[in-house]
Amino acid sequence: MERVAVVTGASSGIGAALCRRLLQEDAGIRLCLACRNMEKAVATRARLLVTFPNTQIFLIQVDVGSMESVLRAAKEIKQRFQRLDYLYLNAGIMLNPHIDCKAFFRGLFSRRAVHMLTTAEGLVTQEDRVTADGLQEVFQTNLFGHFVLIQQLEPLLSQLENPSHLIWTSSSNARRSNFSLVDFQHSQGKESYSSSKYATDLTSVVLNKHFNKQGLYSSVVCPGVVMTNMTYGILPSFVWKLLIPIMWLIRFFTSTYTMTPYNGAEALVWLFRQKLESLDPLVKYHSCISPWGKNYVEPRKMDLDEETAEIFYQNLLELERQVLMRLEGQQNIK
Ligand SMILES: NC(=O)C1=CN([C@@H]2O[C@H](COP(=O)(O)OP(=O)(O)OC[C@H]3O[C@@H](n4cnc5c(N)ncnc54)[C@H](OP(=O)(O)O)[C@@H]3O)[C@@H](O)[C@H]2O)C=CC1
Ligand SMILES: CC(C)=CCC[C@@H](C)[C@H]1CC[C@H]2C3=C(CC[C@]12C)[C@@]1(C)CCC(=O)[C@@H](C)[C@@H]1CC3
Repeated sequence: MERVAVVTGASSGIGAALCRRLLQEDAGIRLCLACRNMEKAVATRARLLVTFPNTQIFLIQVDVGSMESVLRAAKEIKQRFQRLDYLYLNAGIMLNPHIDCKAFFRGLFSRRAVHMLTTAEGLVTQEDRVTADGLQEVFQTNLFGHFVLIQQLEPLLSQLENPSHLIWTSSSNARRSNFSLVDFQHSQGKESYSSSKYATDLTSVVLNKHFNKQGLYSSVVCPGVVMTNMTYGILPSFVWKLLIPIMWLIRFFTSTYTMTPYNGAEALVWLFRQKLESLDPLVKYHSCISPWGKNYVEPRKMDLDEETAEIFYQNLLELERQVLMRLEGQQNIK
């Protein structure tokens, strides 16, 4: 029976490149693009079908920033597929990012210049807002919507005879100092993106602890710095184009300026090829590139502890319970 892979945020950037690369790896795979915008999803599928005319590409509409949409999509996936081998949790946002220019120039002439250019630590602040579900949008989109999707898909995912792999697109911008158990939605701070990605890393670790014995494995990836709609929201595309020669130079000092979505997807594709038992739940797999353009993957230990991960997991379960109850209440009134 053919393997099934679902990719969220598949309509652009790293997600779209990943889909193309998955079909190159295994043209027999049943690929499902889980996208918010169906017009973009149809266009992405059409582009893929030009290169892979005989493949099965399914579309599912999902807005991971909406509980109702996640529940509907999970139901549809369960109806359509009998197995789910790979679930790529890739959709993500950064809302109205601002670069701290002072910190940038100060950092550029310090010993931490390379670290700053690869992690953006202390460099980018963002805004956030509250969704119709009453949650912080960045937290809900980047983590919680995906968490609920996994919970809802558990019967498909936890099959001992047919193990599944969750693969999260995290970031090197994930920082312990930007995350707090007390305010895990990051409603008070200005680095909600970093907080949501740290929360992603914690979630992956704890899911491994609870579900490996049921045949469910989870890994996190950092695609590096990639030119996509997300980075075009930080600096306009013409500025990025002007920066290309500088970024080529930066590649001599750090391996994480992957720049293209194809290169950024390297670790996501590499995980597709790995034996589940060989993976380390405490590392993040980084897409890397040599100065000469050769792609490779580097595992790096994450800065987290399993106790915090467990407490956070209990908080997520409680939040899920509350949000589902509220939703049920609203539907009864209607
Ligand atoms: N670019 C980079 O340098 C890095 C990116 N990442 C991560 O990579 C992932 C992909 O981002 P990237 O390709 O760069 O950026 P893009 O903006 O190109 O892709 C993001 C994708 O997520 C989708 N998405 C956003 N919000 C939702 C939602 N509420 N429901 C469903 N889908 C949604 C978008 O859909 P739509 O088209 O409808 O907006 C889009 O397809 C993100 O998780 C990001 O955090 C991590 C490290 C570095
Ligand atoms: C490249 C040069 C010389 C200038 C660009 C400065 C910044 C715009 C740039 C430096 C580090 C970058 C970075 C990201 C965005 C753009 C920068 C801040 C990310 C935050 C993008 C999203 C991620 O998930 C991170 C892994 C990136 C970390 C580095």
